[in-house]
Amino acid sequence: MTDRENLLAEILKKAVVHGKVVLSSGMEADFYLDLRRITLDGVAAPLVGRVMLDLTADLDYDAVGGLTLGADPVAGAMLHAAAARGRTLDAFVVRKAQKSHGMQRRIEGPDIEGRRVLVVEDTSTTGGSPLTAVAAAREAGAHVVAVATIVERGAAGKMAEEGIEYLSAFTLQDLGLNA
Ligand SMILES: O=P(O)(O)OC[C@H]1O[C@H](OP(=O)(O)OP(=O)(O)O)[C@H](O)[C@@H]1O
Ligand SMILES: O=C(O)c1cc(=O)[nH]c(=O)[nH]1
Repeated sequence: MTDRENLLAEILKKAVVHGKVVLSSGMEADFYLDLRRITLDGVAAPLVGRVMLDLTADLDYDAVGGLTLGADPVAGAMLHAAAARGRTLDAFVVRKAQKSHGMQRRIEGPDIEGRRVLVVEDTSTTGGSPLTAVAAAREAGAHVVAVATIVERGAAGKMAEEGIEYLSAFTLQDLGLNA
């Protein structure tokens, strides 16, 4: 089986939770994708790194990150998968609010000013989270080449509207779930 096939099997086995839930946007849904159970899983996380690198192989970027918390382990997995392939890829974390002490930074990690960066997510419903990260990265002087998410569950239209290239490893159809 390929990494992508193995990752899909892991998501189906470990992350799909049926039942009424309130989402980040306040919308209600009949299922939840708890992708932290994937991105922080010892078997699945290495697959996330490789699958997301493969997904974005045609893009030119040298740093990856997104809005904490969902994006953080995705970026970390990609950094390590890249290192295993002999490629240097930095990661960054966009805070939900600027830190008020210490270095008082909104974006943590190596400086992204003037660099080509990829914004990532674990799953995207409205796209509000990655768009917040895109805005913060641009404000920090980075060039955002695209947004990439593990599972797309509704944000594609918004990304197209914003003129942002948007890639996903899986759609709800791949998971056998209806939108
Ligand atoms: O496309 P959106 O409408 O933005 O929804 C998806 C977001 O929701 C979840 O995070 P959540 O907001 O629950 O925050 P957390 O990462 O801090 O747990 C998920 O990790 C995405 O970041
Ligand atoms: O939209 C969300 O908040 C959301 C949906 C989902 O399936 N998983 C998740 O972590 N967040």
